[in-house]
Amino acid sequence: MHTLDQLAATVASRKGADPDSSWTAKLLAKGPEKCAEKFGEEAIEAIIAAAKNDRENLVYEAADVLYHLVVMLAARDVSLDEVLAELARREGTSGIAEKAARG
Ligand SMILES: N=c1c2ncn([C@@H]3O[C@H](COP(=O)(O)OP(=O)(O)OP(=O)(O)O)[C@@H](O)[C@H]3O)c2ncn1[C@@H]1O[C@H](COP(=O)(O)O)[C@@H](O)[C@H]1O
Repeated sequence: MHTLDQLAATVASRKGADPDSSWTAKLLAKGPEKCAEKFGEEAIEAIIAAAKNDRENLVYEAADVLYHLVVMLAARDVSLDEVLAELARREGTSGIAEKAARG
């Protein structure tokens, strides 16, 4: 199983789990808004690492971003598969062509 799929399955399994034994359960229990806020914080940390060209930290923060993205999606009952299907739909369409089609 792909690491991201495995992570999404683990995160889904944490819904309703004991917040004292699972960080994910603790985060989900705080609600979708808090999960979204946390994702934003982690994204900013990744942005700073990228802007500073801090390669090691960028890898670390990018992993945090992916984890918190999966948690934010789970908090709103959006599956990773739905997001991957949207990406697959876009495959082969250049962003330039897509933007031009939007007029
Ligand atoms: N990938 C992660 C993952 N990435 C980050 N984190 C946690 O997210 C938290 C980040 O929150 P904070 O930014 O507040 O913590 P911090 O970075 O120490 O704080 P600052 O100094 O940045 O303010 C940390 O406690 C990290 O341990 C994660 N917690 C869990 N996972 C995955 O989720 C699975 C299930 O985890 P549990 O739900 O805890 O069992 C794990 O097996 C992992 O695969």
